[in-house]
Parts: sequence; structure tokens; C-alpha cells
Amino acid sequence: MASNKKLLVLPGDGIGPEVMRQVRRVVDWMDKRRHVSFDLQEGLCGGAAIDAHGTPLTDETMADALQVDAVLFGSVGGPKWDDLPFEQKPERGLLRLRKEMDLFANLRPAMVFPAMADASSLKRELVEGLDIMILRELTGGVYFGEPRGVETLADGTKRAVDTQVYTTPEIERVARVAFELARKRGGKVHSVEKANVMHTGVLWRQTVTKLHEAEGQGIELHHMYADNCAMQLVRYPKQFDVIVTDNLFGDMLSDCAAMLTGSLGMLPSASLGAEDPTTGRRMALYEPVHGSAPDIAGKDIANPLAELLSFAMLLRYSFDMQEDADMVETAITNVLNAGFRTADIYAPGTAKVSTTVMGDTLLRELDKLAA
Ligand SMILES: NC(=O)C1=CN([C@@H]2O[C@H](COP(=O)(O)OP(=O)(O)OC[C@H]3O[C@@H](n4cnc5c(N)ncnc54)[C@H](O)[C@@H]3O)[C@@H](O)[C@H]2O)C=CC1
Ligand SMILES: CC(C)CC(=O)C(=O)O
Ligand SMILES: [Mg+2]
Repeated sequence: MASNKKLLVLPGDGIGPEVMRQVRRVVDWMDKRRHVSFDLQEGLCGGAAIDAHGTPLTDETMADALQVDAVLFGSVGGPKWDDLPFEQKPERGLLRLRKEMDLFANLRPAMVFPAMADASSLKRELVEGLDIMILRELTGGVYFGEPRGVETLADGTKRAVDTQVYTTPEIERVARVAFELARKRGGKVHSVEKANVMHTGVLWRQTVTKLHEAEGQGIELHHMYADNCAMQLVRYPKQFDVIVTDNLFGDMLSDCAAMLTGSLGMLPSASLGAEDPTTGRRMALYEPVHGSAPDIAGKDIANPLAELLSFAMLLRYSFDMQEDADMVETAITNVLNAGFRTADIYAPGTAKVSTTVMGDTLLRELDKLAA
């Protein structure tokens, strides 16, 4: 029987295909053991698409992304394509997906698994039990602002311009998601900007404050400057529940939060659009927070857990498959409890395993859970 779960998989470049391979094994396992099948198609994005088609994302792949129920993404980029003109770089493929799918809400949960409290670069007591949600605005701000570009001035020197733009509706819609998330979690939102030096920061703060007055009953709202937030994240991260912030600050603060959990290789994300009021459908793309990690690509040593946790988020948010999502997350917890670690999270006394062996052990755990 044809599946009604349409999924587009875009592994990308570098470690992207390596970590995605482990998800594909779980997808096959679900088909065999849980009788859950996806209408799955795989496509190219980033450097892989440039090599094959001369563009980081073809119009056909963009159209596919718009008509499936969910996109599972790996990572793009690498030194091979670094010298291309800006608009042709691998990263533009991902930015186009985010923009054209209107994925304005990027949920980046930073959770410390019980077995990982000693893997963080912070002391155990600071991170044990940590569960924070960074909500990054994903379709506005300086990554998309106009004007942008580089010009050569009369004296031969150059001038580069990027522009940070935010409108009230853009801020409102992401702030609304922050309040909704907080309501289901710890009831606290930190809104993060730089209202002391940026006009967009002032508008951000005013808009969030106003929305909080109108719709944020019962939610504790704090405003914080982004530089202070970076410091607070490594000083006392447990003060946070939901952090809502712009595209650039969210990109940086989530990489920073990754180290609280032990590694950038542990952090998943979900990028969501607005819910269609008539169909209830929501555009969605799931991807690890990390990039293509060219320094370790091709060695079978990358941590696949961020990609696998992104897949669990996909099951949860796009397909309402709570039991299957729980199963994948529990299997990951058990694998970590049993002491298996890829190189990035290795510590003496644990077993260092490759990407593939991490996938093997996960499948064994899934078998046990399904028995
Ligand atoms: N969403 C995406 O596709 C992203 C793409 N990039 C691109 O990736 C390329 C490399 O960028 P970097 O700044 O080096 O960031 P990166 O996230 O690829 O790597 C940063 C560091 O973390 C390590 N790391 C990342 N993921 C890991 C994993 N799963 N397991 C173990 N170690 C891991 C890497 O080895 C590296 O030392 C660039 O071309 C960049 O533009 C960067 C971030 C996001
Ligand atoms: C377009 C991406 C390469 C930017 C990034 O680092 C991210 O979204 O995490
Ligand atoms: Mg990033």
C-alpha cells in the first residue's frame, strides 16, 4: 500500500551523507519491524547539487520540498566550494529552502542526556538535567536583509554590506511560538537581542513586550542582551527555559549551547512554518545544528545522534508518531547509558565507536525495545 507519509531526504555534503545513512537504516528498521513506511525520495542539495547540476538547489528539488510532508536535511558546504560567488555557494541551497518554505521557527532543543553530564565542557552540576529550547527566527534578519554585497570603492578598497531587517509581524509570529512552547514547558521565556545598539533590537523588545501583554498570560518574560546571554549560557544555563532570538544570534547561541550537551554532534533541530488553518499542514524541515564538518568527513567518525534526534523530532512534529519518536530517543538514551561514544563525546571508561557502529548499537537497542 502506498504510504501517505511523504518525506524528502537531502543528505548534502561532508558528514551529511554519513550521518544520514544511519537514519536510513532506522527507516528500514521501522518498515520491517514496525510496518511503518514512508514515501521517501532522496535529492541533492549544496555542493553535491552544484557538482551534479551547477546550482546548490534545483527548482525541481525546491518544488519537491514544497509538496512533501517533511524534509530531512543533512548538512551542506565545504572547502571545495568556498571560493564560489556568494549566491552559488552550497549554503544558499539551504537558505533558499528555509525562505521559500517560510520556515520562520527553528526549534533547537539543548538537552543533556543523563549519561552525558560529564561530557559537557561545564561541570556536571551546572548541566545535569538541563533542558532548554532555543527558538531561532530563521527567515529574516541579516542572513536575508537587503542591500547586501561587496563594492570596490574609488580608492581600490572594498566595502561589504549586510543588512539586518525585522518587521513587527516577523517578530510577533516567532514570539507567539515562544509563548506556546513555554506554556507546554517551564513557563519562562528569555527574549534575546541587542536593543542597546540595534534598531532591530529595539523593535524586537517592544514587539515581544506588547505580545506578552496581549497573549502571554502566565508566562514569565525576561529581556536579555545577546552578549550577556552567551555568558549566562556558560555561567548558569539552568536559568533558561525558552530563549527566543533572531537568526544570527540564534545561530551562534545554539552552537554555544551544544557544548552544554557534550558536542555539536548531539543537537537536533526542527524548522517549522505556520500552520495552514484549513489543512492543519505545516511546512517542516529537520536538520542537525552542526555543519558538514570537513575536518572529519569521510572517516566514519562523525556523531550521527544529532541527525537521528532530528529524525525523532520529525516523527513527533510532522507525523504525530509519538511512540516511534519515543522509541528512537529511548534507544539513543540506552546506547549512551551502555557507554557507547563517538570520538567527539568519548571519555575514558567508555567505548569509542565509529559512526557505523553507533548505528549498529542503536538498531540492536531498537530491536530490544520492539521485542
Ligand atoms: N546547516 C548546515 O548545513 C550548516 C553548514 N555549515 C557549513 O559546514 C562547513 C563547516 O563549517 P564549520 O564552521 O566547521 O562547522 P561544523 O558544524 O561543520 O563543525 C564545527 C566543529 O564541530 C565538529 N562537528 C560538527 N558536527 C559533528 C558531528 N556530528 N560529530 C562530531 N563532530 C562534529 C566538526 O568536526 C568541527 O570541528 C562550512 O562550509 C559551513 O558553511 C555550517 C553550519 C551549518
Ligand atoms: C546556512 C547555514 C550554513 C548557517 C548555519 O550555520 C546554521 O543555520 O546553523
Ligand atoms: Mg550554525
